Amino acid sequence: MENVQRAEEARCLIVTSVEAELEAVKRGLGGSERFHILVGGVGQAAAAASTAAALALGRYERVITMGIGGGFQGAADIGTVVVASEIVAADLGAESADGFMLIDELGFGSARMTVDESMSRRIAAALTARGIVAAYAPVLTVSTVTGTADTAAALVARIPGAAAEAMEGYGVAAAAKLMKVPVLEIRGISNAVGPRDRDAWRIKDALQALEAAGAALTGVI
Ligand SMILES: O=C(O)c1cccc(C(=O)CC[C@H]2O[C@@H](n3cnc4c(=O)[nH]cnc43)[C@H](O)[C@@H]2O)c1
Repeated sequence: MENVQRAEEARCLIVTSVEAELEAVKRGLGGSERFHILVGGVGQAAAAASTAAALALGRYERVITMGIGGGFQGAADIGTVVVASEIVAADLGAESADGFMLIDELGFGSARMTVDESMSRRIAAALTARGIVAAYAPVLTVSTVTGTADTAAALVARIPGAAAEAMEGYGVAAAAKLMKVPVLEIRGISNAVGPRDRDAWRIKDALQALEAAGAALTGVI
């Protein structure tokens, strides 16, 4: 009952994939009741289902998918933040002898989801004002964590300007679109996108960046 009341009062729904991300964002929000945070699970399907259920049960002005993510070389370093300028389902499509085709080319809708641009820009600016390096650039949604330099290069060639990849954004955005609620995506960077090296992931740094993003949100939402 307490949770339902809080959801009704909150203006903004935040969806993370795991508990550690939720805790980091919560620390940053500092107890603000304008936000309702839930753990939606890893991957697009879990994130979409959780988001759709929450949006069906409560009234929200916007939804933000937040968590750690991989940063593309030269675009987003570990410990920095990427605020999505668009959310792109980068591996949703078909392979062909001539290369990869996004679903746009297949005629099944679009792999690109529009974000709440003015709010996203304001959040990136608020982070910069707090001394946090924050890029405003496309964030890719993938079903498989990139593990080779070749795949990283292919993704950047497919979506020029991409700064980060993660696994939930497009799912959350699909649910938000269905419910006609604006969406945003914010990622604290934990690792470089490229050859798999799990020992090199700096989750603590990424969670700190996420906490800073949570704090920045309270100033603009
Ligand atoms: O082990 C931990 O302590 C821990 C704490 C927080 C989060 C995690 C996760 O593994 C979260 C999984 C989540 O991470 C996103 N992610 C991070 N890096 C990448 C990447 O390079 N490519 C794709 N996804 C990435 C993703 O959204 C997962 O849901 C562990």
